[in-house]
Amino acid sequence: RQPSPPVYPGALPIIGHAHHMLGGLSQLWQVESDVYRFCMENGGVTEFRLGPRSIYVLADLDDCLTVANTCFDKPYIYDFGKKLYDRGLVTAPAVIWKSHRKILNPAFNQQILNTFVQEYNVQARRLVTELASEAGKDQFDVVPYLKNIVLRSVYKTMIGVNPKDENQERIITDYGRALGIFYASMVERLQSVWLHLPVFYNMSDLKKRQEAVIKTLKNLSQTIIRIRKSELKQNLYSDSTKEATSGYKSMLDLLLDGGENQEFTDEEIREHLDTLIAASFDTTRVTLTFALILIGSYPDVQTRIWKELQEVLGGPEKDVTRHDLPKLVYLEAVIKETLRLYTPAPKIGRCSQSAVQLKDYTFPAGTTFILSLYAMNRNPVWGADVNEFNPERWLNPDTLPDNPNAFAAFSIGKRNCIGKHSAMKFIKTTLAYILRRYRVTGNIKNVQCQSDLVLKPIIGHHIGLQLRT
Ligand code: HEM
Repeated sequence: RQPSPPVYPGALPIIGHAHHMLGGLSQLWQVESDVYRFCMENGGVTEFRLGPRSIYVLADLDDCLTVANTCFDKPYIYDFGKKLYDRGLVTAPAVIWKSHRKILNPAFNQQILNTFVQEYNVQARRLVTELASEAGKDQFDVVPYLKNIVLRSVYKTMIGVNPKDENQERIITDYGRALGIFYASMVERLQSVWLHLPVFYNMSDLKKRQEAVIKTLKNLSQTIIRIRKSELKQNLYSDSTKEATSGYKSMLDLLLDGGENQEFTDEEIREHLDTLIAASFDTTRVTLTFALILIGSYPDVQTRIWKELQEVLGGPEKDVTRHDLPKLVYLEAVIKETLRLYTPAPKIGRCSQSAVQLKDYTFPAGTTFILSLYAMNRNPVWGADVNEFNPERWLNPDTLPDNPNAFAAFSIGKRNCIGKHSAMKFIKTTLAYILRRYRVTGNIKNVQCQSDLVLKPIIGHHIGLQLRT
């Protein structure tokens, strides 16, 4: 008999732990974080049961890396997004993912990402202007402001803009609204364990609602791809487009660039672009939210960032260039420490195609694993201050764990986040604008978390802004 990992307490006959999935999203996070704690305290592997299915939660750093680099398929839960994202990188089966990732990797090289920095400046400038109405007043919810800037930046750099279309802003807003509805419907299915089974899902009202919103999202992207393609055919990729995009080519244009020899079908391009927007939108936004609350809670950290911004950039109006970004070393440390403690995507799923040998257990083909990135980021290898916000640790290699996979916010192994460098550039640029213009206040001790597809503060956790003179 093979030894089996400990089962998380509270499993009931037939339904297993499914009853833990019910309730509000903050309750869901409490259970999720408790499973991670139990897992860390009990050898790093734990069984969690959803009805008849067993899911193995992993927190051990070596076991996580083994699974990350041997199991490239995603478990059934990712299929909930398949009707929209299908062969997009997040949901694609391993065999498709391998070839598509190879084609897409070059589109995320530093040279191309650097061309997006000007657009990040444009959006960040707009954000600090919008925030002016909140300065000097009571604390307020910054999330709606961040939602807009993240959506606009991601949409423009991924899909681009059509300078002839006066409805651009409306299209972006419509897309954001539909995406919000789609996210909520995915969470609804995740929590309603009986709807995991296609037989119940196919009869449900949720299916009808999801199909309607998927149609809206697909239509928006398909229309733009069609227009763009015909423009490119007629050589209409004009100076006015370049002007409107500050000279960069959107990811859509890069993917269409091959003309007749284009490597993906139009539908594959749509799936990739919709995936890129979904993968970046919420993760980037919550990172900015947590970073601002944390910076507002630690005045010494804020002073040090401000000094660095003065030294590297100077006054609040100066553009942040691609040459400035690597010099913002302390700001980068603050962002990484934010990602470590408040890991936006606290878990990822994998499924084994053949037997997997971990340190203490062997699992057969077809096993579902959940890798707790949250637990990895809080592993004891980070030191006695593992649960404290200490950006300084990133400034000295001696104060970082020897294991390079201990920092798992962007996932680990070959199927990690393709957008991590663009995310860092965007977040750095945006914070550089906000923190040069305003002094931020916040209180991380008041923040309670909730978990849907990402970890986020429960609505109502606010920051305050004072204009710097
Ligand atoms: C702070 C921001 C971000 C965080 C914390 C983050 C985190 C992650 C994580 C944990 C994964 C693994 C997901 C899984 O396997 O289920 C992932 C994958 C991915 N991310 Fe990000 N991400 C961020 C920003 C972005 C951005 C800006 C983009 C696009 C421009 C992006 C695109 C993707 C894609 C396409 C994948 C799938 C990669 C693959 O399977 O090959 N992400 N990200």
